[in-house]
Amino acid sequence: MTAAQSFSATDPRVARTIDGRALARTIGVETARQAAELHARTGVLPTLAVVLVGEDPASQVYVRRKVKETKAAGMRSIEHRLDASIAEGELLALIASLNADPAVHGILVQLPLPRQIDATRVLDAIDPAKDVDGFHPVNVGRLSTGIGGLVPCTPLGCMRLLDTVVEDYRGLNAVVIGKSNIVGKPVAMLLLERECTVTVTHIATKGLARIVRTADIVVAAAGSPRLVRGDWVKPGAIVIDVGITRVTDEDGKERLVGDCAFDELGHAGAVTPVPGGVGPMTIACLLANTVQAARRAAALG
Ligand SMILES: Nc1nc2c(c(=O)[nH]1)N[C@@H](CN(C=O)c1ccc(C(=O)N[C@@H](CCC(=O)O)C(=O)O)cc1)CN2
Repeated sequence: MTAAQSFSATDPRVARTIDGRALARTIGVETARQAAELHARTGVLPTLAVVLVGEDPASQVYVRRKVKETKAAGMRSIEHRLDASIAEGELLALIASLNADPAVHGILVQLPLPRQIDATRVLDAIDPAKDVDGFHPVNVGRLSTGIGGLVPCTPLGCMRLLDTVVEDYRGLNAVVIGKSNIVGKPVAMLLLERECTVTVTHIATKGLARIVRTADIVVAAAGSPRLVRGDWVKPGAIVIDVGITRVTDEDGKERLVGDCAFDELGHAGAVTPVPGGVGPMTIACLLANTVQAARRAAALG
């Protein structure tokens, strides 16, 4: 899609589904190739340390997948599972030891953290060069000034998905729903870097439907199931659905629902499904970031 393309209210196109699982597999193959190449050339084996505090069921699933996919890419995985009651100081001491270990290239602290721990203090303690989540203020600053650094995985995944359908971002109207530090703000920065005209909306935004209707690109990251309805989306617009909410049907069955009413978006240009859209890209981009961090470490000797 280009800025010059026009959209008609009677556009008969059926929305194209952007397959996040397939793209994540492709990125995984490329990451594994880069990891093997780095190892063969320098002896550096990209290594990711994952820290899980407590027993949140969803976090356990995500961490298991991170460990499995790290190993599947031929990289080294280190796992630290800590009790939910751990003191913040103990977690900070673990981070300090991982920061000091030259064999560790990426550090990821799975979120959310238990209440007694100040997540900001913990994320700020990670060496920015090993911050494969891209949450450290140094990496946030680099992203907002466009000077590189490690970019948060879900926003990076959104951009990789968009890249499969958007040719020229310049001048496109992008509306980001949600202003979180993890998705909304960084994805807005990445879209701005591509010279989109970006609007970030949030809980206090007035006239959300009207604003979304102006969008060529919609990134929905509000965590509100089926918030974005079909008549909010202009024909031909590209919709990236970041929301993943687990709901229970009337028949007692659990399923995942996105922030967009997927079944009402037949007139969109392309849509990411939930599940199988942005979610799988998060882990693929995490491994890609780990190889990037390992390459930089190897280059620095
Ligand atoms: N330190 C971090 N913590 C968290 C992050 C993060 O990026 N860094 N993101 C989320 C959880 N997350 C990865 O950690 C994650 C979420 C969802 C998926 C995913 O593949 N979802 C599937 C559905 C999976 C299911 O059945 O539940 C999909 O959408 O297809 C991967 C990773 C919060 N914490």
